Amino acid sequence: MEKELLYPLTNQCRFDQKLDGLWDFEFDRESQGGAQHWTQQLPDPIKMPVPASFNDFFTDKDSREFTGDFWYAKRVFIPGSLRGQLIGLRFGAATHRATVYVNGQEIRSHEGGFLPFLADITSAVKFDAENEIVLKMNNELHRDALPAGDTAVLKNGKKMAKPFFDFYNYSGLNRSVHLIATPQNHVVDYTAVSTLQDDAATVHYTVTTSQAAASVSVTLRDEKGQVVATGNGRTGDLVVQHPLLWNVRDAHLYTLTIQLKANDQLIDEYSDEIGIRTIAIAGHQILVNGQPVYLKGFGRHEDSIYAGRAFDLNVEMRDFELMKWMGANSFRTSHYPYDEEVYRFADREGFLIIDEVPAVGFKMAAASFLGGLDQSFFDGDWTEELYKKHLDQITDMVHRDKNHPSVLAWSLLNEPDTSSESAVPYFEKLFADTKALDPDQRPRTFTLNEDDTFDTSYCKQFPDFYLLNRYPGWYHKWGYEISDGEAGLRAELDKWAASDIDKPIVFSEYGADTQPGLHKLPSVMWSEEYQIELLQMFNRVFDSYDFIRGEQPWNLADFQTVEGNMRVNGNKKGLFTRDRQPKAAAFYLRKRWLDIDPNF
Ligand SMILES: CCCN1C[C@@H](O)[C@H](O)[C@@H](C(=O)O)C1
Repeated sequence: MEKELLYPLTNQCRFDQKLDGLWDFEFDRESQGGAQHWTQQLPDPIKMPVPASFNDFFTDKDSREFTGDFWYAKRVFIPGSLRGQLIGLRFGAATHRATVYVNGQEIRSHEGGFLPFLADITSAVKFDAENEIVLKMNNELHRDALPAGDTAVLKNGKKMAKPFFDFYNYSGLNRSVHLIATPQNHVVDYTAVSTLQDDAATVHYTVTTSQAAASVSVTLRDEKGQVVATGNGRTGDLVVQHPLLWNVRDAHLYTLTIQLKANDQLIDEYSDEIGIRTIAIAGHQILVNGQPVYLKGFGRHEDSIYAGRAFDLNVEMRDFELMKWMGANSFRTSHYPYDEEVYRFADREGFLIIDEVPAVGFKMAAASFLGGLDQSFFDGDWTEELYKKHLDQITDMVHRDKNHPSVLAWSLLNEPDTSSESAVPYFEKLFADTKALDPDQRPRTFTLNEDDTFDTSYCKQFPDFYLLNRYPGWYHKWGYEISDGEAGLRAELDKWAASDIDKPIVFSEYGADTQPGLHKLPSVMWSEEYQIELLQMFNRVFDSYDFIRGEQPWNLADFQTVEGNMRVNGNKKGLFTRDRQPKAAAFYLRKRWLDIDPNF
């Protein structure tokens, strides 16, 4: 059960109850919780909302910045009607690591704060009674973990997060917790991969069940509930005549229903929405259903006022409204996999997602930007342990998200240091070990940072298409010097153009910090006018090279970062403010995007 990541649902065979709301919460400032048996009950808890990051609720800095162990607890009644089923607790995200206890019994631990995990609690449950659910969590950053960073110990003995990345180390139960129950013999996983024929489509499916017994049948229904194909067996092909394809910003979904039966008795049933579409890279084109697509969208963050990194349906609703208003058709889940609801939004709205693991900060320059070492990250003695966690989180990301039609590609790293040959063995193994994970064989990529150019990167051979993060006009050649920034950018792209590389390039980051309401004529940096000028410069460049097949400025909205002399209460490169109101650049870019044919 513990490697199962299917989206929870309730039906005649399955049970799902969200455990969101107020939990007991307590910092373990002396790391004594284990010795003092907090696993049974927290000594002096406060109430803490779930899902939420704990940080921004507090009014004292020691609590907001707390780094170390902290505990959650909740008493949950489990009805006797579930007796005989497998009982699980599914945590959408526990950032960054957690150990789960039920009625004082240790169940399991999990490392990785941006993907779900399931704890099989069947053996510890008391039915028709209250059960004590306790989590011991920790939010420290380490170089051999994702996202990468350090944990400093100040002279006063307090720990402090030192991220090698530019987003705040929001921590806690950031996504929903579910109490679930499934039959002993149940659907563990499924895959659905489409191919297209003239006026038909074939959905090749596989079904994995927890036990070999029982027969499997599969039914595919269209949006009107009409059965369009059926199949029998744990694998097979569903042929759909005149399919309504899933297209960018013109999404059509089908409902796949899997039934498990023994002696004609229904044992388990699982349903999910799938889209019939194909993804391919052909030369410098990104193809969806064989048609070229130009990506217009954003780098984003799961970030909002009050709840920090927690998934908030209200914020997500507003973000999709803003992206549709802008004429966008895509986004990258920078710099970590987002809540499953986000992918379901994108499936319904026809948005393409570049799905990214939190392999961010694999670059000592980023650390030195924040006070680290000056060496190649991949020369570090931490890379062996790091690799295990890295591959584990890519595996879970693909396992969780593989059936979403919206997922276009997998971004395996954000801005790793590839300007040293020592990166090559790590990349060779990573791209080889991840090749077979996705039954749909989507493209794999990573973002190339300013220091990893056409001339300097040792790892250009690995990605199926390129994501470039480039900041002329902001981190260098800024202000009145931006013309030199444009010249430098064009010089690099001329090298890509003159090379024998024929793969798409998507600009996955570019932008300027902008203080909303700051106006200056002529412009200065931080003014709304300058943000537009910078975007105009990049757009002139994008329109000069036909192998540039996407533009995703940084960022959709302002977001929280660590304190620093380059951050004004967070990162201000948003086209929208943190409370999701437009800066002038949003109106400029909206006009550009609404005038562009999305298939040009
Ligand atoms: C040059 C570093 C790339 N990029 C990473 C992203 O996480 C940061 O927020 C962004 C920035 O500094 O605005 C830069």
